[in-house]
Amino acid sequence: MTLQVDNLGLRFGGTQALSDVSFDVADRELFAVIGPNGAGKTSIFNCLSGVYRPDHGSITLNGDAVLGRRPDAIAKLGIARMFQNIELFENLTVMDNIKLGRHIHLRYNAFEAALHIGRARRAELAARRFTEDLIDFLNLAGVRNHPVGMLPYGIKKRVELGRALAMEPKLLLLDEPVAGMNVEETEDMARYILDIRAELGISMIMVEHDMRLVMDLADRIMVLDFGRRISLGTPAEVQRDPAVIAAYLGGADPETAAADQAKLEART
Ligand SMILES: Nc1ncnc2c1ncn2[C@@H]1O[C@H](COP(=O)(O)OP(=O)(O)OP(=O)(O)O)[C@@H](O)[C@H]1O
Repeated sequence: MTLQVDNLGLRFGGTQALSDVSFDVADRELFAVIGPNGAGKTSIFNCLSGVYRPDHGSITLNGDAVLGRRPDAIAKLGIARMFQNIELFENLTVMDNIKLGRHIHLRYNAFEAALHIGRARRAELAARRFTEDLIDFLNLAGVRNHPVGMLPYGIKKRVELGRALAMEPKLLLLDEPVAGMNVEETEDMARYILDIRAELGISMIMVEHDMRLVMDLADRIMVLDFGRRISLGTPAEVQRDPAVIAAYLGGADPETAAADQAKLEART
């Protein structure tokens, strides 16, 4: 899997949400995107998943154009997104919620199902087996038949993760995966993220405000500020980049940030 993003530009009225942002994600890489509020992180995810159409630039997954496709076609191409807010069906069981993510791989419709009962049945059985494997992988066996609405937050997020994985993505987008979680739930989620990479071999892009998690898990980090890429490198490289320090110290005021950056550069 290779994701290549070149010169993305996106404008909303007077706001330049993204200015010529370029980056690539390698096979099995855990790539993080960070930046102050309003930096453009969500806009990147919305461009990758087909929710926003950038004004210019290109996105390719394994050489196939992502831009210009509808969100469902992008999911089929292999990009799945785990949303920040829980978007599960509260009355359905854990199993059924995860199976719903699988539907893009069931290549038959009701008419075909009537004509080719064998094929539809095989697809249904494969989906069930696949879902069972995912349930084991995420340690959800004990609650597989529970309605999702009754489960604690940390487990709901894990079901949400299961639903995204059920799409068998090549690239998984994690939108603030530990937002609102306590320490224990955060550690659990961190372990699953590492297992997804190690055991399933899936590449990931993570947007996250929890800096400790980002620094601990990410292979590389891209830092955005006011829609511009201000840094990209390993956690160690990004942490000591004066432009990053300035962006975080300077808050929302670009002039203060520039002055801070100049001071930091003068010192180093
Ligand atoms: N649909 C929209 N309409 C108008 N402006 C938008 C829209 N989406 C994003 N923006 C603007 O684009 C800029 C980047 O927003 P974005 O949500 O991508 O930032 P972010 O880094 O995800 O922020 P946060 O950390 O607060 O979630 C912001 O100034 C935001 O107000």
